[in-house]
Amino acid sequence: MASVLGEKERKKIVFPSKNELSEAMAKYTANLSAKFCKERGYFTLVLSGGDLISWLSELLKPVYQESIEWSKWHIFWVDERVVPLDHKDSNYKLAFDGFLSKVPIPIANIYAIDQDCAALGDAKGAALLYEKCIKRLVNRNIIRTYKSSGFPQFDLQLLGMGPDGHMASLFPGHYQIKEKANLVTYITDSPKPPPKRITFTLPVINCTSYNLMAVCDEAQADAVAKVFEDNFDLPSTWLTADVEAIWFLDQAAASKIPKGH
Ligand SMILES: O=C(O)C(O)[C@@H](O)[C@H](O)[C@H](O)COP(=O)(O)O
Repeated sequence: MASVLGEKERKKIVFPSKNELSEAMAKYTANLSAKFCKERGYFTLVLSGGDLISWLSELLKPVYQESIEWSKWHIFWVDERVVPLDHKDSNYKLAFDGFLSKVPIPIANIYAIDQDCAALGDAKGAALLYEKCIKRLVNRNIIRTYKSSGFPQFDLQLLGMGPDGHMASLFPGHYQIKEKANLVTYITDSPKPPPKRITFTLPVINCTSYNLMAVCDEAQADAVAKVFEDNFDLPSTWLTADVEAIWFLDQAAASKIPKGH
């Protein structure tokens, strides 16, 4: 695929089913955890909401439970819905109930959005405080910085895409995709409910060392095809990474990618 992404070409692997995809996602995550824990004593992992949290349950298998250095993991969210943390729409709750509560990651290493802003539905305040939290962890060298830019650089980010091509809470036709100065921004009229959300900005998303976009099902097939045709109207088309941006697709999601892409 020759594209304007140049060297930062997107890669893809198509799996026969969700099962194979989640097994591969677990392996990919465990390998990077081993690499970064060895190199720097920390593994910074960024989660999104949606289906991928259920695919992460593969990591609950004994082989990973026993080998992963969970105490070195630090967990962040690429986007979060601004609802109380115990609300059914909370990405924190989704990940905590389905995955985080079942592995020995220290609770202090799990960085949810500010509880008070979440309870009050204060999206602007939540974005400001999440940005402060990220900067604090950069100062403590838990999060690395990207080359000379000073932008935070996470080790691995796990993303999903909606049928409209959104990633994180960067939606087509909304200005947040163009934000370059802030690390974290907010939206109060998200087309996908709930309306109030915070999200990392594109520069932060793309500074990540490894970005894994996991997409399953036919509902996303048109959007996946547009991404691989380099249609930059879709926020997900902009996804790159410092080292590797890789798309994990099941056959249904990949079914409309034109031949040769
Ligand atoms: O909180 C959210 O809504 C998201 O983080 C969002 O960007 C999600 O990852 C995609 O919409 C894919 O969601 P599904 O996996 O449920 O299709």
